[in-house]
Amino acid sequence: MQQTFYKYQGTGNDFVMIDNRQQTFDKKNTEQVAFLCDRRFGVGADGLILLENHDDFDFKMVYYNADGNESSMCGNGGRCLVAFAKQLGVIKDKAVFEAIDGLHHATIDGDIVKLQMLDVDTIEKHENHVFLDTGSPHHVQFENQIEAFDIKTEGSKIRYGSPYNEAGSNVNFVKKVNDQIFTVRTYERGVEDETLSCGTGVTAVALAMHAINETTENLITLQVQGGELRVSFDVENGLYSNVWLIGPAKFVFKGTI
Ligand SMILES: N[C@H](CCC[C@H](N)C(=O)O)C(=O)O
Repeated sequence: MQQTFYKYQGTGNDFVMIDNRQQTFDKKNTEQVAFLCDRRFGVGADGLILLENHDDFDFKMVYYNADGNESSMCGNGGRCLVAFAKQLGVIKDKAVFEAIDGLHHATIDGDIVKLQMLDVDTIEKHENHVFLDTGSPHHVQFENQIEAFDIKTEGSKIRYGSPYNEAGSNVNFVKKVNDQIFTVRTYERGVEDETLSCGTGVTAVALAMHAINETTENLITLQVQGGELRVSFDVENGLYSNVWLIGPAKFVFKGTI
C-alpha cells in the first residue's frame, strides 16, 4: 500500500513525518520504519514521527529512531511535528500535545518553533561528565578538539559502554565559546551515528553547563553542525523549569512510497 509522507528537518536533524490520524500505519512493523529511514534504500531520516489524534489535546506524538524502534522524546522532532501540524491545519500558531514523556506546549512563528521541554530536577555531576534526562538520556562531556573529533567512534564507545550498556545513552561533546555560546556535537542512540543536531541533547548541554557553573546565563545558544538552537530556562534550588528549546523547523518535501 502506498504511504504518503512529509520530510522535515530541524537544524539538520531530519524526520519522516506521517499523518496517522486514521490509524493506518502499521506501528509494529519495525522493518518498515527502518526501511523508510534508510538513506540508501528508503527515504532517509534520523527518525520517523507519527501525528495522531488525541481526545484532550491537539495531537499525540509517536517517535521512532532510524533503527525502527520506538524511543524516548525527540526535541527537534517535536518542533518539526508542530510545524507539520500547522501545515495540515491541525493547529494555528500554538499547540499542546502528548508525547512519550508527557505534555508539551509549543508556539510557531514562521519557521521558528518554541517547544517546552520537561522540568529537570536530577543532574548527575561526575568527574569528567554530566548525565541527565531531558526526555531522552544524555551523557555530556567537554571536548576541546571538537572540530576534528571522531564522534562516531568515541560516541559509540560511551553509548555502549558501562554504565549505559545495551539500553544506552545519547552522547554530547561540548566546547565552550563563551558564557552564552557552546558548540555541541552529538552521537545519537538509535541512529548509532552523529546527527547534525539533537534537541534533547542541546537542552541537556545547556542545563548541564549551568549546573556545573560554566555559565550563569539562562538563555544559551548552542552551535550545532546543522545550525543554531537556543535553550532558555528558569532555575531554583536545582530545579530547572520553564525550559524551552527554540529553533527552525522546515518542510523539505512531500512524497509517496
Ligand atoms: N535518539 C534519541 C531520541 C531522539 C533525540 C533527538 N533526535 C532529539 O532531537 O532530541 C534517543 O533514542 O534517546
